[in-house]
Amino acid sequence: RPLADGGSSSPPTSSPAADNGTTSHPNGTLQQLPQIIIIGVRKGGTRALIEMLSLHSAVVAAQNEVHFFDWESHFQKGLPWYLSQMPYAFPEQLTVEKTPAYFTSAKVPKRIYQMNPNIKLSHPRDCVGHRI
Ligand SMILES: Nc1ncnc2c1ncn2[C@@H]1O[C@H](COP(=O)(O)OS(=O)(=O)O)[C@@H](OP(=O)(O)O)[C@H]1O
Repeated sequence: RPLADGGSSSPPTSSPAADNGTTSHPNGTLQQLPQIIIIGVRKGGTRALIEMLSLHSAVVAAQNEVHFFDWESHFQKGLPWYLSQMPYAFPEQLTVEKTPAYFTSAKVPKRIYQMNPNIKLSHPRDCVGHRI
């Protein structure tokens, strides 16, 4: 999995934990960088989406919004920190996180692309009507 390769959009990578994008646990589970990110939009039903996805046995979801790519204080901690925020999963499972604020930050697309240009992004298309 490609990782950030330097430049102002790249976080520091001081720990070896993110060298292959995973860190393992003795029971066979491991923390993986997400293969899927729900990027927005706020009040678009993103919590409902991630909770429905996590009902599937092939999916493990981060419990909290990580705000890695949009908050400088988090991004500067680097990919090892981002990885540490991910849930433990079996290798065949997919890891997903949701931070709807990613959709409104101009820095985010390049940063996500540098981490993994093949990542799947999810964006609930039809915002629920109760806010209109
Ligand atoms: N299917 C469906 N139909 C109508 N409304 C729905 C649906 N799913 C989620 N919701 C409402 O969406 C609001 C939460 O959206 P998000 O999870 O994206 O919120 S957040 O941006 O992460 O804060 C939240 O609304 P509020 O309670 O008014 O905030 C949910 O009640």
